[in-house]
Amino acid sequence: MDSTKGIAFTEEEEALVVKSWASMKKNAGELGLKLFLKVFEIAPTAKKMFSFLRDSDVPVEKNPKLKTHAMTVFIMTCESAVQLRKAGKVTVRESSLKRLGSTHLTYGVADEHFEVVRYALMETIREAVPEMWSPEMKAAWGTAYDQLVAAIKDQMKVASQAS
Ligand code: HEM
Repeated sequence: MDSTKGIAFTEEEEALVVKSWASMKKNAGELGLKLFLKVFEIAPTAKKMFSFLRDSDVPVEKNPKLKTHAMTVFIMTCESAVQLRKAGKVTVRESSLKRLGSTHLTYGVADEHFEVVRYALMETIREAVPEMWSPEMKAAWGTAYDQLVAAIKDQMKVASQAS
């Protein structure tokens, strides 16, 4: 299954993602946290999915594991943009993609969650680089995220059929 084949992602689109990421990178931890605080504001029940939030007395905004997940979302979306331009598809290592599929299936991540994170990601970037933000930049990050999520969802389907 591969719903991410043959996407035309231009050099300009890639450049928009890479340029804004270069400017956000130094604050990646803080921005990642902001991203997930937005997610939990919109969808408070999403907190329950994260085992390390459930089993911890540390306040959400101080949880290092949440920071790590949030940064991963950012970094992988940026990498997805680079790959889309080079290969026309998302090429996360097969084994990582498989694991991503089964983890997100196991923890009950649904379409709505991916939507909320998409919205919060756009808001976070818009607030982080207001001087660069444009409809084109939003579309470029949006495509990179959507294609990555499509690849994860394909693997979630594979994992659900295997169990
Ligand atoms: C582009 C989108 C996303 C990426 C790249 C991503 C990436 C990851 C990675 C790398 C892990 C670590 C485990 C593994 O490697 O399988 C993970 C775990 C997890 N992700 Fe995501 N994720 C994404 C979206 C989401 C969304 C939308 C949610 C729900 C709001 C979510 C919830 C979780 C949960 C609950 C875990 C397990 C955490 C635990 O150990 O308790 N993820 N994700």
